[in-house]
Amino acid sequence: MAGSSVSGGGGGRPPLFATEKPKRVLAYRLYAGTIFAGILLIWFYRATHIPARGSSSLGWRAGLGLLVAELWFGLYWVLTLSVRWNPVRRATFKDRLSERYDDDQLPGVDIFVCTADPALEPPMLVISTVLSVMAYDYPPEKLNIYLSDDAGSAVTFYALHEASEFAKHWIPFCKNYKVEPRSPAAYFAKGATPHDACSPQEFLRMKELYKDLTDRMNSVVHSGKIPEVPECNHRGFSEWNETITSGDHPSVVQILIDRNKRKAVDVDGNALPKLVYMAREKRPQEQHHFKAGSLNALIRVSSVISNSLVILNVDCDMYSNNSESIRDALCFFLDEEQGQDIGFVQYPQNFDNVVHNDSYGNPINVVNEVNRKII
Ligand SMILES: O=c1ccn([C@@H]2O[C@H](COP(=O)(O)OP(=O)(O)O[C@H]3O[C@H](CO)[C@@H](O)[C@H](O)[C@H]3O)[C@@H](O)[C@H]2O)c(=O)[nH]1
Ligand SMILES: [Mn+2]
Repeated sequence: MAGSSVSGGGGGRPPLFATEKPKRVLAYRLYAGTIFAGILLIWFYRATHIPARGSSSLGWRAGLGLLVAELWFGLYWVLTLSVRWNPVRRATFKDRLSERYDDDQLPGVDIFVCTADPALEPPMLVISTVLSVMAYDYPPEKLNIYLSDDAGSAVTFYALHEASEFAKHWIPFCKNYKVEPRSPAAYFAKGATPHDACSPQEFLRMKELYKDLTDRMNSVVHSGKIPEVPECNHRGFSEWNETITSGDHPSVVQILIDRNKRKAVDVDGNALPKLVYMAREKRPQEQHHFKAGSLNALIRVSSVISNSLVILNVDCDMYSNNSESIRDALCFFLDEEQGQDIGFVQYPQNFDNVVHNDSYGNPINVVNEVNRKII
């Protein structure tokens, strides 16, 4: 373990996580200090080079705009300097968690995925995120996945229904071959090759199933019509009629995978996580409070259906890129000494839906590789 560590634990047991000082604090301080010095120099330059009164009004306005931007950036840097100055790292001990808790002793986890607009957030992307969280390395009997669809879209419901079937193949594939990331869209987009012990035939079979699903979804998204095939006889589809719009619809709650039903197993015969579709009621005259409103409704609905101790929330465009995230979070929540003081664990976001050549620097590599590593 690097540097000095302030740890959790308790009752003579080793802690489930440690808070460590990273080794290269001086390098980080130098990095933070040079940027701060640069900011001071810019402010000094601005203070000593105020455009003369007589200069063009465009020059004045541009100068003022730059000054405001630089002041804001500088202020932001100063506010966040505190964490850069005294950086810490958190390390979890998932092996100790597994030693201390059998699968049936682990707490239930309710996972909330939010979506709001099938045009901006394509259903294929939404279900890839749902599949990534269904495939967490966690006992499926303890997992309950809720998709909140603020648009109340039949196409999104159809997509989730398709995902509930695809999951029967995808989850065992991920678990048997330790696939990462577990979002099929991200996995196949990265030009994945067969994993250890996964025969090329098995890999190609999965890829083919995924392609079939994508083709089916594309044609439904394109036509906007749900196919009239026996698979779509789920009673949930009867909730929709011509009067329903994204901004004006009644509430819909449908349990698509229910552990109490015998068919809720994957192709290997293992249990599947519970899967729930939810669209809260929306009316044009009533404020819906965006994502916060949907989380509120999710808490109410999940408290009746599964009421788990732990809640995990992801946006529909933020798939899970680490199948052990739940176990990581539990190391904080279940630590005997410090767990009681921890109510919230946040993971950093990584972006990979970037434009060609990443002109906008969206993957925020510096933040992830330098700043966040040490927070
Ligand atoms: O009426 C709404 C509007 C949005 N959302 C969902 O809220 C999430 C975030 O919305 P988005 O438009 O994608 O915002 P971003 O700027 O991409 O998200 C960042 O900023 C949001 C708040 O500003 C945070 O809630 C997000 O977690 C964070 O990733 C998405 O899953 C949406 O589907 C709803 O559920 N209902
Ligand atoms: Mn988003």
